[in-house]
Amino acid sequence: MTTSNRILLGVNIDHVATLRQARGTRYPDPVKAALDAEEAGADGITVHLREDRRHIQERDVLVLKDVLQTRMNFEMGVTEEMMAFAERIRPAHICLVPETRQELTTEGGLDVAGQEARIKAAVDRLSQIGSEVSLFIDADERQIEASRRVGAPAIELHTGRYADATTPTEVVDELQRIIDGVAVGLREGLIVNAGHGLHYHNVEAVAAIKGINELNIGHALVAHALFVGFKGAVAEMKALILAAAKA
Ligand SMILES: CC(=O)[C@@H](O)[C@H](O)COP(=O)(O)O
Ligand SMILES: NCC(=O)COP(=O)(O)O
Repeated sequence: MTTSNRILLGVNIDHVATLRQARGTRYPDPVKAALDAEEAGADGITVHLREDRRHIQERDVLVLKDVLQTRMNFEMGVTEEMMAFAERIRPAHICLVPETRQELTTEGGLDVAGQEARIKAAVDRLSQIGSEVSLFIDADERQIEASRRVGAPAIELHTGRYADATTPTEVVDELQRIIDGVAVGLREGLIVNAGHGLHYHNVEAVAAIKGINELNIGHALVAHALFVGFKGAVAEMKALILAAAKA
């Protein structure tokens, strides 16, 4: 079981691309954001190539693959199109996520328990290209145990419900759900990451959970970068999570 207080920051640059796609321009370039994030202390860069291409494009992933100094965490839906693309680019990390076209953002985690054979086939296939596969799931014991059974070495616990909690009781309950999920993940021998909706005002309690390997954060960083610049936004977040993890 890992209980070290070392914690990594994966910077998700999807929403730099959202701004670009809003006008169909060449700017702002998520590749530039990724390089700035690395200079500011990001331990990895996360991109989600959605089926509807609402933000990140194939071009972004291909360029990033060549220029990143750290490592890419490639988020993808479990579709044949994405499987083939992942086999082409062979990212260091792949995170399988649920995806629907109508959603505003990723709602809930992947139902691994409900489709073990399908997810196992995807994990097996992507492991063969040398990628470390993680599954983006709710902090639910049933889903975590299923993730171990399908052979994924890692999970990413969806922190959206915690981030969206509005009452103090709800915040405490959702945080406890994540704490319990981390414990179950470690018990099952998995690498445990977390992310979605994390922000400067809510990240410390999650970063303080012993045993979390990495936090993936995007939307809040891009929003804050408008006012302090991308490097500043990443550096501020990195300092917050390192301090919380050490406390
Ligand atoms: C899987 C996940 O939590 C992130 O990739 C998130 O999906 C960011 O992108 P969207 O806002 O498009 O959902
Ligand atoms: N997997 C979560 C992620 O990459 C970032 O999500 P968000 O911070 O943009 O909500």
